[in-house]
Parts: sequence; structure tokens; C-alpha cells
Amino acid sequence: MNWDDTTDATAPERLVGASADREDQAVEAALRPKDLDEFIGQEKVREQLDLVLRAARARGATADHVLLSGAPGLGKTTLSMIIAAEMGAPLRITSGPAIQHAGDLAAILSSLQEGEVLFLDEIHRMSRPAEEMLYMAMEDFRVDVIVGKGPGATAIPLELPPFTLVGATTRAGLLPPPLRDRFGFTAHMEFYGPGELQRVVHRSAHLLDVAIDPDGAAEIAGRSRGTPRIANRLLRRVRDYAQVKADGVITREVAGAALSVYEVDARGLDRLDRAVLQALLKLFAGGPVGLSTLAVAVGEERETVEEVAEPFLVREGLLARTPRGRVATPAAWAHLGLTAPAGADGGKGQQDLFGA
Ligand SMILES: Nc1ncnc2c1ncn2[C@@H]1O[C@H](COP(=O)(O)OP(=O)(O)OP(=O)(O)O)[C@@H](O)[C@H]1O
Ligand SMILES: [Mg+2]
Repeated sequence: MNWDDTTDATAPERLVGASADREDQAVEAALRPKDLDEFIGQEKVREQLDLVLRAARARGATADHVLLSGAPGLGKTTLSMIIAAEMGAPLRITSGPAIQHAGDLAAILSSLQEGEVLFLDEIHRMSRPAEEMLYMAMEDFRVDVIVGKGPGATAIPLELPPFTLVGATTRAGLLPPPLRDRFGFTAHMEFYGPGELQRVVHRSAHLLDVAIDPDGAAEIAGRSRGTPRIANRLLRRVRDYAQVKADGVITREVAGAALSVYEVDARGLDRLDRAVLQALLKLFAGGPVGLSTLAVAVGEERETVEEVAEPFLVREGLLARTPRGRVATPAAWAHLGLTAPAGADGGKGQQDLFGA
């Protein structure tokens, strides 16, 4: 089993992994909202972006550069496409890792049309020289193309047409401040609430021509870890189950039964997440226990436990990282239907550790 949660599109994904696998990529185009009205949730971002784009349109100008930050699968690529569509502008897509040399970036920039939207995914992974070229391009719509090497090298200035850069990053904190400051508008995407995810599921079911009732959509939403991409993926697995084992209609019972086959529980934890919690509770009485010990107990690499399982468990308030080790919260005992053993108090008396 590969628990990899990185953006390697060829890696077999776990069902609740947030990055896109091959199957996601094949269907995502069809499920992407095409304009701001269709885009569900993220009310603040939508309202602010709507203003930015409307004002630019009214002035007949090119929109300000936009930085989108947020976890995988929350809709950054989707929003970049919406920005281009709303501006009636062509869209060019590239990514930080694809731009290794400043020359790669110069080639892209110098071929942009006026008003074009350049989507630069994983912008935090661009090389340093390319980044510096980008500063000038964003601010002055100009690049210096270096011709030759050594003392004879000369910089030839090249004017660029006004364009809109849309940068996306899962790690806004990794962006150098001079780059961050050159964006006129920064949108931080949050995880989605259950009601919003329910609407995502409902909308996707409609597009995929799958019958679903509101409870069925709510059940899938509740297991989707706040992430539309996961909601859409779970929907596809539940659809299979409904076709084969039920009459094709997704109800709460059908969704629940389908996802228990795939070992995704009511809160969206999968087998690995539960194994970590179970070890912490059953073997170590709720902790504190060191990461390495916990990893050995579940038979996984340290990194897998730390990077794949823990972030969601921490976000859900089921596990805390403390200076003395990992600690289960009272919610963790409750979620696994276990009672804290006598002497342990399910983490309540361990509060001092949290603030330490
Ligand atoms: N607000 C939304 N409403 C409806 N569907 C959405 C929304 N946001 C995302 N989706 C769906 O979720 C899927 C993933 O979205 P997207 O590819 O835009 O995520 P991302 O933030 O670019 O992820 P990554 O960081 O992996 O590149 C898309 O198929 C899209 O249809
Ligand atoms: Mg993306």
C-alpha cells in the first residue's frame, strides 16, 4: 500500500488522499465549476475576487496579479480557470517545477498576449533566478534577457504586454516576501464546511447523472475531510457500489455501506489514521509517546505517520503534538468507542503539556 500524499500523479493514491491521482485528473475537467457563481463556498474569497475582476473589467484593464494559497484539492486550479473565463482572457498554465531556468520563464512571458492569464502552479518551487525575473515582470511588465556569458554578457530589456499572474501554492509561508508583496490580491482558501461539501457532492452527482438524496450527499460530505476533490472521489466509489449492490440510488445507508467497504469511517479517517489512533490509545494509554515508537507500533515509516496521518488527526482535534510526545485527546477515545483506562483521563489532565 502506498500512502504517499504528494502530488505525484502516477502514484496510487489512498482514497482520502488530497492530491490528484490519474482518475481524478480524468474526471476533474468535467466537474470543475466554470464561473464564480458555480463555485461553491469560500464566500469571502469569492466576494473579494468578484470585486477585483469586476473593477478591472469596468476599467477595461488587466486584472491585478492573484495569489491563491491553500491545501491540495480546495479549488486553486479551478479558480485560476474561472479568473480567465470571467475576464474573457486566454489562459496559459505552467508550474514552478517546470521552470528551472530563467530562460524558460522568459520564453513564456515573451509569448503572452495582452490580458492573458498566466497560471503558475506550485509557485514556491520555482528556481531562484526565475523568481527574480518574475519580480520585474510582475511589477514593470519587463524582463531583462541575458545574452552571452561572463564579462561579455549583456542584458537586453524586453517589454511585455500587461498580463495577470495567478500563482498557486500549498505553502504560502515558503514564498519570499518580495514575491508575495507583488500580488495585488491574495486569497487564502479554507477547508470546506459540511454544508458546502454536501452541495459539491450534489452538484457533481447531477453532472455525473447519478441519483442521490440529500442524506446520501451529507454522508459523503461528512467523510470528505473538508476537501472537494476527496468528496468527488468518494462519490465515484459510492456510485460504483450503488450500481452493483443497490438500485443505483445513493442514500445515507448506501453511502455508509459503500465507504465502510473502502474503510473510510464516518469522520473520514482511513485505515492508517485509525491504526495510529488505536496504537496510541490501546498500547500507550493515550500517550504521551514518541513519534518513532508510535511509527514502529503501526509498522509504518516515521515520515508516513508524521506527514500522512497526523496532519488530519491534529486538524480534527483527535491527536496533539506535544514536547513530550503524541497525546490522544478525549475526542479520540470517543471516536474509537473506547474508554480511557483508570488512571488515564483521556487527555484532560494533560492540558499542561499542550501549552508547554
Ligand atoms: N468551490 C468548489 N465548488 C465545486 N467544486 C470544487 C470547488 N473547489 C474545487 N472543486 C472540485 O475539486 C476538484 C479539485 O479542485 P482543484 O483541482 O481546483 O484543486 P487545487 O486546489 O488546484 O488542488 P492542487 O493543490 O492539488 O493543485 C475539482 O475537480 C473541482 O471540480
Ligand atoms: Mg491545482
